[in-house]
Amino acid sequence: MSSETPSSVADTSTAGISSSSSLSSSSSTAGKQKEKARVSRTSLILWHAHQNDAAAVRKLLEEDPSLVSARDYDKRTPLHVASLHGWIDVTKCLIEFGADVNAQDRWKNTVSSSSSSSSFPALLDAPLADAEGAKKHSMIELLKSYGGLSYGQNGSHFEPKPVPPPLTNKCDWEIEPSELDFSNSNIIGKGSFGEILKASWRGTPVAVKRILPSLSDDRLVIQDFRHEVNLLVKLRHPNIVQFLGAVTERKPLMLITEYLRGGDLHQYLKEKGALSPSTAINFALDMARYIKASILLYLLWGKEHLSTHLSGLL
Ligand SMILES: Nc1ncnc2c1ncn2[C@@H]1O[C@H](COP(=O)(O)OP(=O)(O)OP(=O)(O)O)[C@@H](O)[C@H]1O
Repeated sequence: MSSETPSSVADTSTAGISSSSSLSSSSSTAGKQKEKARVSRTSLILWHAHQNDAAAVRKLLEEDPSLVSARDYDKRTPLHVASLHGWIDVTKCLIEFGADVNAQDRWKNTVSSSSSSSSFPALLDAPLADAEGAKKHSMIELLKSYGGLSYGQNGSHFEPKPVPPPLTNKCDWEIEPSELDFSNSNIIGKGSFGEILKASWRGTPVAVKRILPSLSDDRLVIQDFRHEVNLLVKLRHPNIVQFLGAVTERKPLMLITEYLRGGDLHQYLKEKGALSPSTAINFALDMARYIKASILLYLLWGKEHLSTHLSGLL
């Protein structure tokens, strides 16, 4: 999540006011406004949880206790967010309001396993876990004291334990095209077979790689697209752009990932010029972690994953 206020949060006050005052609106308009307000409040509590703002989280929960079970597009709850960062006060507040310490996100991570910030908690040395080692440990203890289950129920956060790839069922990641909102979209990049657009999915900004209609029937393009989806569906790592889903059953074919506000490294270098040594080292470390993840993928799932995966970087 970025350190900027999410765009949907900026809508909150407007959505809140209009949904309560527009008595004369048609029921469908009122329904849409209600839905918008709900999405905004979900964003807001996730945002405050991310920002370690326990007071703001408490205020929201006092107004609407059901927000304790709010979910983002990855079905992550405020408690997932708070525990990932090690925010003890926010976590205690959420638990006080009845948060489920064993809630599973879309990737089947419980709150306690996500404290390790990866679905390969013990195999990958997650950067966040590195940076927040002490805090993570306190968080795990806290969640365990409230009945939080360790990864895989019988494993530990610290024991190497291979896990199967997440989201192997197509129904978990096939996206219904009508859920994608292109009303305020803009083109943010171009690839060999399509364009990349910023759009919105379930109230959140996403990047959509859309295969050009002229290439939609090209057998090799389709094969390449499916190959990319099959690979991305198996990846989850803090240093890899997060795959969210794909449209593979209708045309245009689309691949949806999290939207990166900072763009790619090439764009960054073009805008900012030479990097300071410390920034360069941090970027290099992130890439090294990504390569380490790739090697582990190779050990887990075979050669073709390593070659395709690394080709994106080299
Ligand atoms: N998730 C994202 N968030 C923000 N910008 C993105 C994202 N994905 C891609 N872009 C933008 O779109 C540009 C092209 O993206 P990318 O290189 O991934 O396309 P591609 O289709 O994979 O290209 P190719 O198939 O030719 O390798 C990037 O340089 C970046 O500026």
